[in-house]
Amino acid sequence: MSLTMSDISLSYPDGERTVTALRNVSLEVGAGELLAVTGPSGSGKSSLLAVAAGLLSPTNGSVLVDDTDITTLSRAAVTRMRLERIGIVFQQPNLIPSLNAVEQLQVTQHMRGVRPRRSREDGEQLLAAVGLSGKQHRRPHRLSGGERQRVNIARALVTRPSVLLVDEPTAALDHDRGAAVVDLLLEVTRQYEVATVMVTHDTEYLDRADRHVAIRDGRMTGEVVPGGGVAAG
Ligand SMILES: Nc1ncnc2c1ncn2[C@@H]1O[C@H](COP(=O)(O)OP(=O)(O)OP(=O)(O)O)[C@@H](O)[C@H]1O
Repeated sequence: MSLTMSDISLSYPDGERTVTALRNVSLEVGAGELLAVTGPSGSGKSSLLAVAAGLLSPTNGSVLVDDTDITTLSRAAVTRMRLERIGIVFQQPNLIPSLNAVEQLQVTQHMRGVRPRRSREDGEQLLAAVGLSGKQHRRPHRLSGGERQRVNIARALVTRPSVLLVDEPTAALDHDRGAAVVDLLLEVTRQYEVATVMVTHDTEYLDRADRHVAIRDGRMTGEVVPGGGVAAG
Protein backbone atom coordinates (compact mmCIF):
# COMPACT_ATOMS: atom_id res chain seq x y z
CA MET A 1 0.00 0.00 0.00
CA SER A 2 1.74 3.11 -1.17
CA LEU A 3 1.53 6.37 -3.06
CA THR A 4 4.32 7.49 -5.37
CA MET A 5 4.04 10.79 -7.23
CA SER A 6 6.86 11.42 -9.67
CA ASP A 7 7.77 14.65 -11.40
CA ILE A 8 4.25 16.08 -11.24
CA SER A 9 3.51 19.34 -12.99
CA LEU A 10 0.08 20.88 -13.28
CA SER A 11 -1.11 23.95 -15.16
CA TYR A 12 -4.57 25.48 -15.15
CA PRO A 13 -5.83 27.36 -18.16
CA ASP A 14 -6.47 30.98 -17.18
CA GLY A 15 -7.90 32.92 -20.10
CA GLU A 16 -5.11 33.42 -22.62
CA ARG A 17 -2.46 32.29 -20.14
CA THR A 18 -1.88 29.27 -17.94
CA VAL A 19 -1.26 29.22 -14.20
CA THR A 20 1.34 26.68 -13.13
CA ALA A 21 0.23 25.24 -9.80
CA LEU A 22 2.74 22.37 -9.44
CA ARG A 23 6.29 22.13 -10.75
CA ASN A 24 8.14 18.82 -10.82
CA VAL A 25 6.81 17.60 -7.49
CA SER A 26 7.78 14.12 -6.34
CA LEU A 27 6.89 12.29 -3.15
CA GLU A 28 6.60 8.78 -1.84
CA VAL A 29 4.54 7.53 1.09
CA GLY A 30 4.59 3.96 2.31
CA ALA A 31 2.10 1.80 4.20
CA GLY A 32 1.56 2.96 7.76
CA GLU A 33 3.26 6.29 7.13
CA LEU A 34 1.91 9.83 7.58
CA LEU A 35 3.40 12.58 5.43
CA ALA A 36 2.40 16.18 6.13
CA VAL A 37 2.53 18.72 3.32
CA THR A 38 2.56 22.31 4.38
CA GLY A 39 2.67 25.61 2.54
CA PRO A 40 1.07 29.04 2.40
CA SER A 41 -2.20 29.84 0.68
CA GLY A 42 -1.93 29.38 -3.09
CA SER A 43 1.22 27.23 -2.87
CA GLY A 44 -0.40 24.23 -4.56
CA LYS A 45 -1.52 22.00 -1.68
CA SER A 46 -5.09 21.43 -2.87
CA SER A 47 -3.83 20.91 -6.41
CA LEU A 48 -1.45 18.23 -5.16
CA LEU A 49 -4.24 16.40 -3.35
CA ALA A 50 -6.54 16.66 -6.37
CA VAL A 51 -3.88 15.08 -8.57
CA ALA A 52 -3.18 12.34 -5.98
CA ALA A 53 -6.92 11.60 -5.88
CA GLY A 54 -7.17 11.41 -9.67
CA LEU A 55 -9.59 14.35 -9.66
CA LEU A 56 -7.21 16.31 -11.89
CA SER A 57 -4.84 14.96 -14.54
CA PRO A 58 -1.35 16.37 -14.23
CA THR A 59 0.27 18.06 -17.21
CA ASN A 60 3.26 15.82 -16.60
CA GLY A 61 4.27 12.99 -14.28
CA SER A 62 2.89 9.79 -12.82
CA VAL A 63 0.81 8.88 -9.75
CA LEU A 64 1.22 5.32 -8.57
CA VAL A 65 -1.38 3.98 -6.18
CA ASP A 66 0.20 0.67 -5.22
CA ASP A 67 1.36 -0.48 -8.66
CA THR A 68 -1.22 1.33 -10.79
CA ASP A 69 -0.43 4.60 -12.53
CA ILE A 70 -3.79 6.36 -12.23
CA THR A 71 -2.78 9.02 -14.78
CA THR A 72 -3.02 6.39 -17.52
CA LEU A 73 -6.51 5.12 -16.58
CA SER A 74 -9.84 6.00 -18.16
CA ARG A 75 -12.11 8.33 -16.21
CA ALA A 76 -14.34 5.40 -15.21
CA ALA A 77 -11.37 3.37 -14.01
CA VAL A 78 -10.06 6.30 -11.94
CA THR A 79 -13.49 6.72 -10.36
CA ARG A 80 -13.49 3.01 -9.47
CA MET A 81 -9.98 3.34 -8.07
CA ARG A 82 -11.10 6.28 -5.97
CA LEU A 83 -14.01 4.30 -4.61
CA GLU A 84 -11.92 1.25 -3.76
CA ARG A 85 -8.35 2.32 -3.01
CA ILE A 86 -8.27 6.03 -2.20
CA GLY A 87 -9.86 7.48 0.93
CA ILE A 88 -10.41 11.23 0.97
CA VAL A 89 -11.02 13.36 4.05
CA PHE A 90 -12.23 16.74 2.92
CA GLN A 91 -11.87 19.79 5.12
CA GLN A 92 -15.63 20.02 5.60
CA PRO A 93 -17.07 16.67 6.68
CA ASN A 94 -20.11 17.06 4.38
CA LEU A 95 -22.08 14.58 6.40
CA ILE A 96 -25.67 13.91 5.42
CA PRO A 97 -27.87 15.62 8.07
CA SER A 98 -30.56 12.91 8.16
CA LEU A 99 -28.20 9.97 8.65
CA ASN A 100 -26.60 8.83 11.88
CA ALA A 101 -22.86 8.18 12.16
CA VAL A 102 -22.93 4.53 11.17
CA GLU A 103 -25.30 5.20 8.28
CA GLN A 104 -22.86 7.81 6.93
CA LEU A 105 -20.35 4.99 6.60
CA GLN A 106 -22.88 2.60 5.11
CA VAL A 107 -23.60 4.88 2.14
CA THR A 108 -20.24 4.14 0.53
CA GLN A 109 -20.55 0.45 1.28
CA HIS A 110 -24.02 0.40 -0.26
CA MET A 111 -22.57 1.85 -3.49
CA ARG A 112 -20.05 -1.01 -3.48
CA GLY A 113 -22.77 -3.62 -3.04
CA VAL A 114 -21.91 -4.56 0.56
CA ARG A 115 -24.88 -5.98 2.44
CA PRO A 116 -26.39 -3.67 5.11
CA ARG A 117 -25.79 -6.02 8.01
CA ARG A 118 -22.13 -6.42 7.20
CA SER A 119 -21.61 -2.73 6.55
CA ARG A 120 -23.35 -1.87 9.83
CA GLU A 121 -21.14 -4.19 11.87
CA ASP A 122 -18.02 -2.97 10.12
CA GLY A 123 -19.11 0.67 10.46
CA GLU A 124 -19.66 0.26 14.19
CA GLN A 125 -16.18 -1.23 14.55
CA LEU A 126 -14.60 1.61 12.60
CA LEU A 127 -16.45 4.23 14.63
CA ALA A 128 -15.20 2.57 17.80
CA ALA A 129 -11.67 2.69 16.37
CA VAL A 130 -11.94 6.46 15.95
CA GLY A 131 -13.21 6.92 19.50
CA LEU A 132 -16.94 7.15 18.85
CA SER A 133 -18.20 4.10 20.73
CA GLY A 134 -21.67 4.81 21.98
CA LYS A 135 -22.18 7.65 19.49
CA GLN A 136 -22.76 5.53 16.41
CA HIS A 137 -26.44 6.38 16.30
CA ARG A 138 -26.14 10.14 16.61
CA ARG A 139 -26.90 12.36 13.70
CA PRO A 140 -24.38 15.11 12.79
CA HIS A 141 -26.17 17.90 14.68
CA ARG A 142 -25.68 15.93 17.90
CA LEU A 143 -21.93 15.54 17.37
CA SER A 144 -19.22 18.12 18.08
CA GLY A 145 -16.97 19.49 15.29
CA GLY A 146 -14.15 17.15 16.34
CA GLU A 147 -16.52 14.18 16.45
CA ARG A 148 -17.84 14.98 12.99
CA GLN A 149 -14.26 15.06 11.75
CA ARG A 150 -13.80 11.58 13.28
CA VAL A 151 -16.84 10.28 11.38
CA ASN A 152 -15.32 11.85 8.27
CA ILE A 153 -12.05 9.94 8.85
CA ALA A 154 -13.85 6.66 9.58
CA ARG A 155 -15.90 7.09 6.40
CA ALA A 156 -12.74 7.48 4.33
CA LEU A 157 -11.48 4.17 5.72
CA VAL A 158 -14.54 1.97 5.06
CA THR A 159 -13.11 0.58 1.85
CA ARG A 160 -9.77 -0.14 3.57
CA PRO A 161 -8.00 2.07 1.03
CA SER A 162 -4.28 1.99 0.23
CA VAL A 163 -4.02 5.75 0.28
CA LEU A 164 -5.64 8.30 2.61
CA LEU A 165 -5.67 11.93 1.47
CA VAL A 166 -6.53 14.49 4.11
CA ASP A 167 -7.24 18.16 3.41
CA GLU A 168 -6.73 20.64 6.27
CA PRO A 169 -8.22 18.39 8.97
CA THR A 170 -7.56 20.85 11.79
CA ALA A 171 -8.76 24.03 10.11
CA ALA A 172 -11.99 24.38 12.05
CA LEU A 173 -10.71 23.04 15.38
CA ASP A 174 -9.03 24.59 18.42
CA HIS A 175 -5.48 23.48 19.30
CA ASP A 176 -6.30 20.52 21.54
CA ARG A 177 -8.98 19.13 19.24
CA GLY A 178 -6.70 19.69 16.25
CA ALA A 179 -3.85 17.83 17.94
CA ALA A 180 -6.23 14.98 18.83
CA VAL A 181 -7.36 14.67 15.20
CA VAL A 182 -3.76 14.52 13.93
CA ASP A 183 -2.95 11.90 16.58
CA LEU A 184 -5.97 9.91 15.44
CA LEU A 185 -4.82 10.13 11.83
CA LEU A 186 -1.45 8.77 12.86
CA GLU A 187 -3.13 5.97 14.80
CA VAL A 188 -5.40 4.87 11.93
CA THR A 189 -2.52 5.22 9.47
CA ARG A 190 -0.63 2.60 11.50
CA GLN A 191 -3.63 0.41 12.30
CA TYR A 192 -4.96 0.22 8.73
CA GLU A 193 -1.50 0.38 7.12
CA VAL A 194 -2.59 3.14 4.83
CA ALA A 195 -0.25 5.63 3.08
CA THR A 196 -1.49 9.00 4.37
CA VAL A 197 -0.89 12.49 3.01
CA MET A 198 -2.16 15.33 5.17
CA VAL A 199 -2.18 18.80 3.68
CA THR A 200 -2.16 21.70 6.10
CA HIS A 201 -1.21 25.35 6.35
CA ASP A 202 -0.99 24.82 10.09
CA THR A 203 2.63 24.26 11.14
CA GLU A 204 1.94 23.50 14.77
CA TYR A 205 1.15 19.82 14.31
CA LEU A 206 3.93 18.96 11.86
CA ASP A 207 6.12 17.22 14.41
CA ARG A 208 3.43 14.63 14.94
CA ALA A 209 3.79 13.41 11.33
CA ASP A 210 6.43 10.86 10.33
CA ARG A 211 7.86 13.29 7.77
CA HIS A 212 6.89 16.62 6.40
CA VAL A 213 7.56 18.50 3.21
CA ALA A 214 7.02 22.14 2.42
CA ILE A 215 5.58 23.43 -0.81
CA ARG A 216 5.93 26.98 -2.10
CA ASP A 217 4.88 28.34 -5.48
CA GLY A 218 4.19 24.79 -6.61
CA ARG A 219 7.68 23.53 -5.76
CA MET A 220 8.71 21.16 -3.03
CA THR A 221 11.29 22.92 -0.92
CA GLY A 222 12.73 20.18 1.25
CA GLU A 223 11.79 17.35 3.51
CA VAL A 224 12.04 17.18 7.26
CA VAL A 225 12.26 13.98 9.21
CA PRO A 226 11.62 14.69 12.91
CA GLY A 227 14.93 14.43 14.74
CA GLY A 228 16.69 13.70 11.47
CA GLY A 229 17.20 17.17 10.01
CA VAL A 230 16.49 18.16 6.44
CA ALA A 231 16.64 15.69 3.59
CA ALA A 232 17.04 16.64 -0.06
CA GLY A 233 13.95 18.21 -1.61
N1 LIG B 1 -9.24 26.12 -11.20
C1 LIG B 1 -8.18 26.94 -11.22
N2 LIG B 1 -7.96 27.75 -12.29
C2 LIG B 1 -6.89 28.58 -12.34
N3 LIG B 1 -5.97 28.65 -11.34
C3 LIG B 1 -6.14 27.88 -10.25
C4 LIG B 1 -7.25 27.00 -10.13
N4 LIG B 1 -7.16 26.36 -8.93
C5 LIG B 1 -6.04 26.83 -8.34
N5 LIG B 1 -5.43 27.75 -9.13
C6 LIG B 1 -4.16 28.45 -8.82
O1 LIG B 1 -3.15 27.47 -8.62
C7 LIG B 1 -2.29 27.85 -7.54
C8 LIG B 1 -2.32 26.78 -6.44
O2 LIG B 1 -3.62 26.74 -5.87
P1 LIG B 1 -4.04 25.68 -4.74
O3 LIG B 1 -5.51 25.82 -4.52
O4 LIG B 1 -3.53 24.34 -5.09
O5 LIG B 1 -3.24 26.24 -3.46
P2 LIG B 1 -3.40 25.89 -1.91
O6 LIG B 1 -2.00 25.80 -1.36
O7 LIG B 1 -4.27 24.73 -1.72
O8 LIG B 1 -4.10 27.20 -1.33
P3 LIG B 1 -5.10 27.34 -0.04
O9 LIG B 1 -4.27 27.00 1.17
O10 LIG B 1 -5.46 28.80 -0.10
O11 LIG B 1 -6.26 26.44 -0.26
C9 LIG B 1 -2.76 29.22 -7.07
O12 LIG B 1 -1.99 30.19 -7.77
C10 LIG B 1 -4.21 29.27 -7.54
O13 LIG B 1 -4.61 30.60 -7.79
